[in-house]
Amino acid sequence: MWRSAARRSSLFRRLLSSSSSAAASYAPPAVYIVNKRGNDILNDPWYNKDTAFPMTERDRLGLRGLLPPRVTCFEEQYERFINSYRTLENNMQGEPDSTRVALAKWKDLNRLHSRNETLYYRVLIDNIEEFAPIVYTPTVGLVCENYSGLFRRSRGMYFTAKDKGEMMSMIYNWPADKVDMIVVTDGSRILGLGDLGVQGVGIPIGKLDLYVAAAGINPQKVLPVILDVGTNNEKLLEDKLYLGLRQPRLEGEEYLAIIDEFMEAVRARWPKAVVQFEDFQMKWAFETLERYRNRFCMFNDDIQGTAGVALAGLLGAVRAQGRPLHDFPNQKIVVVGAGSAGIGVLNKAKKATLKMGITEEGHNQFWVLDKDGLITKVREGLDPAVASFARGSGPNEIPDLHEGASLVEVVKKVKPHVLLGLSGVGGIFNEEVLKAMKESDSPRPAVFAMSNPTTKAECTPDDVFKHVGENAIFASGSPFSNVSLGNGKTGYANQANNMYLFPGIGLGALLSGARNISVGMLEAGAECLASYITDDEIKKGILFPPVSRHITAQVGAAVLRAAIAEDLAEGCDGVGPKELSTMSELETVDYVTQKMWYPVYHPLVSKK
Ligand SMILES: NC(=O)C1=CN([C@@H]2O[C@H](COP(=O)(O)OP(=O)(O)OC[C@H]3O[C@@H](n4cnc5c(N)ncnc54)[C@H](O)[C@@H]3O)[C@@H](O)[C@H]2O)C=CC1
Ligand SMILES: CC(=O)C(=O)O
Ligand SMILES: [Mg+2]
Repeated sequence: MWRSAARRSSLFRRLLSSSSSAAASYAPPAVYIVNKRGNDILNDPWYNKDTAFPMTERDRLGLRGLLPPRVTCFEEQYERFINSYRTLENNMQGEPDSTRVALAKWKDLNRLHSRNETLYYRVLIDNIEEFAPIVYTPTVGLVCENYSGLFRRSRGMYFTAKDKGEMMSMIYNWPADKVDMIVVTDGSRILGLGDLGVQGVGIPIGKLDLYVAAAGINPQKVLPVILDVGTNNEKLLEDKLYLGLRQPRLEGEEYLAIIDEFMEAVRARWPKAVVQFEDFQMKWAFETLERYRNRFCMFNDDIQGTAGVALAGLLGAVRAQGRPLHDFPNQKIVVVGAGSAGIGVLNKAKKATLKMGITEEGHNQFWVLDKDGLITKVREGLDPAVASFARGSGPNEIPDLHEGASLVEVVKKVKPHVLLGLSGVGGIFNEEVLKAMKESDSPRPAVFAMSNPTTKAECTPDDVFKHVGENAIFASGSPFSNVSLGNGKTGYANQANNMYLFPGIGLGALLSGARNISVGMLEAGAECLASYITDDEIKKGILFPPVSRHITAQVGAAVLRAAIAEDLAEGCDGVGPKELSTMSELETVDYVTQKMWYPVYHPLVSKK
């Protein structure tokens, strides 16, 4: 119960500052009861311990003779994996095709995932900075692009347009009794790679790997889902290896009927599961969010998670200039990309401005471009979500900034403090654009190249520090290395990715047992992230922390507390809203940390 955890809060504080915090705080069940024996256990990645089964267990579980005789410990297995991984790396040194290297690494990790989940997740948790770029962006993009060829073993669930009317029973085919976290996509906008149909399933798998590693969600209780409603990607439809439905995407009511049925099936079997919508094309991203946000415990990561991370970065850019946060409404921000992510960010940033006392009519700090250039009020057929950011005419406007003005024109004339890309167009912040950013009105011009994967990043940190100057601030959606500026100085390549928020949003929502995920809960998470970095770090140009269980616990606790404050919490695992509401801030962080799953081998007892 949480009370004992709360009493140990000073211990937790100490543990939280060490890297093995979650290991020490997670209270594991004494044994796992298995309904299997022999090879069935070795073939089940959840129970498999490979050569670490002790002799007593080998006897009990019918494993004697099925494994090499020497029993090895977990640490030895861990070392064996890391050594073989390093050998793979060494063998591939000098390989000119970086795609081959990335896929070889992913395959190595994926094989471990399929064989022994305990070892896999420990390796992932301990080396999250090194392995996140493989299980997540950028390599996950490559995996999705090549998924049909790479397919070996199914992971997650596939609901298709052909399953209409069947989903309510299909959902019971999933073997786990309880599911806490679901990440679902329809594959229609996978990173910046477009419509990848059923191959998009790699994204829910990658996101849920981060849920396990960074939020301590039990991997037995996660479910990656792809809703295959067809694809409009001609290349895939013609690819004989393609594993999805060979039909154009469903549209309109037919499409929504599939999503509705899936959501109702989830509710029927796991009413308390949190559902994260991921990589839906813009029209369905906004529509499904509005359709379900008040009825289910769900959120859209691209719209809402990204917005919180970007706002934290934008506020960091204000602090980096030595200016107070209430100066934010005076920051000129050029956003390139008016899709689900770009509009999500703009809405959030505008809301922050309004909170600082600026009126709806008075906000004047955003210039938004899409594929047709600067968006102004003369543009016809504007999506209402975009319309409120369209530039008009009048005394507040910069003369000559016409409808459809090019990016370089806009940057030259606006001299923005921040240039933020969510366009999915690699290299669009070219030399000319970045040189124009050098004339920014900010002493610390900020460039956020947030599109994924790496090939779609709007620019690189090398280009930014070269063309904008050493004072620039840089962040990207996919990871880049820091840049050496000479004289011992470093240009920091921050990663501005929703991965800092979504694990904490999901965890906080889950542990609060929230009926739905409110704006207040999302704001609490984002504010927590924004205040996480110290002034000293910000001055150096560091905007975000490394992804870790520590930051997730803080964000999760903030989200949980907001759910309590808004009376949305119904509690979880026997800890009710009343009990949750009596926890102090620190106790909530302790509680969240204590609830995180951590990979260790448990004794197995066979019921068979
Ligand atoms: N760093 C992060 O955490 C996140 C990054 N993203 C990335 O953001 C990108 C966009 O995602 P969504 O908004 O969902 O896509 P989307 O397809 O909804 O929107 C793309 C937008 O970019 C615009 N665009 C296309 N070409 C352009 C050009 N040449 N110049 C200016 N604008 C152009 C389009 O008109 C559209 O408004 C993707 O690459 C995705 O990976 C998305 C979510 C989170
Ligand atoms: C990071 C992410 O969610 C995206 O690029 O879509
Ligand atoms: Mg996404």
